[in-house]
Amino acid sequence: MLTFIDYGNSKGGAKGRIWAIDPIDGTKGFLRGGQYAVCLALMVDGDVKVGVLGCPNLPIDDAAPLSGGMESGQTDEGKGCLFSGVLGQGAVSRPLTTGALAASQKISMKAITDIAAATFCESVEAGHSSHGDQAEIAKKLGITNPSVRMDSQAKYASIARGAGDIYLRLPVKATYQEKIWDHAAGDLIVREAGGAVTDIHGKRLDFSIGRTLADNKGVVAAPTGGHAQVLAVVQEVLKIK
Ligand SMILES: Nc1ncnc2c1ncn2[C@@H]1O[C@H](COP(=O)(O)O)[C@@H](O)[C@H]1OP(=O)(O)O
Ligand SMILES: [Mg+2]
Repeated sequence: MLTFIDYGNSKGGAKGRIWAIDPIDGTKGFLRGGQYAVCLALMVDGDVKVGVLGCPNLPIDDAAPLSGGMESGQTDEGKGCLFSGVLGQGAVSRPLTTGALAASQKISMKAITDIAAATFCESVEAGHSSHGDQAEIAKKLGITNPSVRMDSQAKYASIARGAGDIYLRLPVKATYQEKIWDHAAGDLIVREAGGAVTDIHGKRLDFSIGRTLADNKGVVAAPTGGHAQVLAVVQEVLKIK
């Protein structure tokens, strides 16, 4: 398996079929027994067509509320969920049950009726996403729910199934370029579940450039109806407009 992974030396780009894989996204979450994800995406000519996220420590139940300690939620049925999205065909979740593979069910983001009632997901690591900016954005939007911190693309999966509402990744270092394997599957699954995903400048994530999202900074993922409002406050707080 490790040898096979080492064959992964594609430079990415805008031509051909490219598989982006992150065998363990959220290594720190994996080590602390928290959230992590096994991520796979198929890109064709720079566009993500299929995305899969295996999240072994998320609750089986799509309706389970986001909370700290979710990872210890072993039930008789099992624990964890497999998420997938196919471009133009929607997104589904499939419980990782202890028995036979369960059927998949369609997932969708919660429509935002009152942004003040929304819940943010953010990184555990302050070095990956600015907690201070995030708190200021929440305040300006009137959000009082504490943000839920978790590692990995489990954040994309959680908002896609309506367990949380908004995922912000706010740049800490000006020089850091996000990696395609850290976002390709989550970006597609959220969009197929009724969300909008852009960077902090309002640009769609561009997976066609190479191994990194060299033309993007940060991530703003929210239900389509609330994205513009969230983005406006992100830009106000980050002073980029
Ligand atoms: N400075 C940084 N800003 C944003 N993301 C980062 C930074 N350094 C590492 N990462 C990546 O963040 C991802 C995990 O993010 P999260 O906080 O959402 O769990 C990892 O894939 C990690 O990449 P790497 O594995 O190469 O260190
Ligand atoms: Mg990763």
